[in-house]
Amino acid sequence: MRKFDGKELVIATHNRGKLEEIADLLSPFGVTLTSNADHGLPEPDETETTFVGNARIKAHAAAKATGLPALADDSGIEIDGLNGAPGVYTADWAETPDGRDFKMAMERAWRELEQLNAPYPRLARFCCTLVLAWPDGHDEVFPGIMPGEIVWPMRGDQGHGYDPIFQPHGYDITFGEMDRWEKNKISHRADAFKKLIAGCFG
Ligand SMILES: O=c1nc[nH]c2c1ncn2[C@H]1C[C@H](O)[C@@H](COP(=O)(O)OP(=O)(O)OP(=O)(O)O)O1
Ligand SMILES: [Mg+2]
Repeated sequence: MRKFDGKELVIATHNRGKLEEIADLLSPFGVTLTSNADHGLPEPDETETTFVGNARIKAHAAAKATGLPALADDSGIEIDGLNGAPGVYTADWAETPDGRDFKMAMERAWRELEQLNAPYPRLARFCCTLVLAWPDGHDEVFPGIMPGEIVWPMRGDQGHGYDPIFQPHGYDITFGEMDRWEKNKISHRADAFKKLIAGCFG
């Protein structure tokens, strides 16, 4: 396992919600974080069919373009009653000609569960795969998950993305109702970061 021993780490994301969570999760390590936007990098096409494949595309593109180590997060929600959809297409479900509409995406998820008369609890899991890549092409991969269920109606205005319909296992509030510190203790992203930190920041 290769350690991160630089001063600056590029967070290869265009998602502000993720970026804020990642900044909190890495705050104890005194690393200077920059993002794709700071380096003027475009959003690469996510053409793979797995979280790890897409995380690799994003991390290696940023590491190569900047000459710095880069960390990418590819994530999504797998809903059992929808055979694991939207999965790697979680962001795509929110795409509109005018940008992303997560309310529309959450309504679609619930509507499809209703149409299939899916049994309760409507189990799902958030998945996050982190890839830390270096400019020489080396990388390290760290997966994380948080199981829970899809609930309706949407609850909470914190967090981002699908947080208002995801109630993590063992809780009676959604990620959308949770404060950022609590979410960052238990989320799929937190799970992956624990492994990244143990492996590369230890
Ligand atoms: O904690 C989360 N809470 C709510 N929703 C979440 C979360 N984590 C991922 N998600 C959903 C929304 C996101 O749009 C999609 C990931 O898609 P994904 O391609 O990995 O991210 P993205 O396109 O938003 O940003 P980028 O690729 O630039 O990192 O899954
Ligand atoms: Mg993306």
